Amino acid sequence: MSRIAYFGPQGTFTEQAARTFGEATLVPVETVPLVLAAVRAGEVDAGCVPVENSVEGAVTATMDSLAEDSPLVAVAEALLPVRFSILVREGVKHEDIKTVASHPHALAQVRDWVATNLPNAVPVATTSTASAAVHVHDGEFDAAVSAPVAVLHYPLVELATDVADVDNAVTRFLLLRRPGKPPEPTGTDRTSLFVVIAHDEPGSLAGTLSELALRGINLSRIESRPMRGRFGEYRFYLDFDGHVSEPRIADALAALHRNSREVRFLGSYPKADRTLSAAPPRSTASDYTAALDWVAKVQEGL
Ligand SMILES: O=C(O)C(=O)C[C@]1(C(=O)O)C=C[C@@H](O)C=C1
Repeated sequence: MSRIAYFGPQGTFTEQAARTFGEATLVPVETVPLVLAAVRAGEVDAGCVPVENSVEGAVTATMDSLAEDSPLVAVAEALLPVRFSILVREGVKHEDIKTVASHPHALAQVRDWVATNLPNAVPVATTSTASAAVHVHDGEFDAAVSAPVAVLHYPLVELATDVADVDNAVTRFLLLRRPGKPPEPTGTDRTSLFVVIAHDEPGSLAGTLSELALRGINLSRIESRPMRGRFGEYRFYLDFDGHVSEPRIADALAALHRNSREVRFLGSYPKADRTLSAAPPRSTASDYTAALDWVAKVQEGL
């Protein structure tokens, strides 16, 4: 059976996401960079990590490891609705709570709830929502902001359930592997990459994005990350509809490669919500093939 490392310990949202990828032996790993290191080292077949949340945005540990360390590619994604349970030791009441622990993304999603309901509590960052539950069980902190399933793994009780400042919050997770042939196209796929623009000059980002627009490719996410060692320089993370096996996507990737300082392909994989953005007229696979056939004939003088 394949082995999937996930951002653990047991009882994280990421574990729930990993379970959606089918039968596998799940291996909890304490941080996102360590999950990805286990995949790179070949200790597991794949790794499941969060990549973005609809309230708090990018999971920067994931983005930066994907950009800077040896390449990995996404082969699947999962979307999970996010609502939290507040877990405490038996007998602990609202007024006893002086510290409330969780992953920074989770704390950010319940900031108003904590201010209203636990006004004397100081937020404390932990590596994950489930590790917060471990620390509460150990007596180190008073309350954990956890995934609802965490109460099944740790001997704690629910002070509150269904907690979220923003309704309909969603986190997106990626299943990452060492580079290999992408999964077969499904018709509703997403392609992800990082691009470093060649020159800092007017219109250079617009020029990069127009390579997608010109080919009728729907951009679904753009995020900039600093280049860390070089102040004022950025790499752009792009998500767009389509699969690298489609001629218009391959054509766009070739154009980006030609025009950019660096492109890192991060995978073509089925979209979790299966939504389809229709290719505009004259940009289907057969339109591209017919056009290339015509050019080949012109080159041959036929
Ligand atoms: O700590 C967890 O349970 C995670 O899976 C991480 C994570 C995240 O990184 O955003 C996942 C979903 C929630 O938005 C809060 C935390």
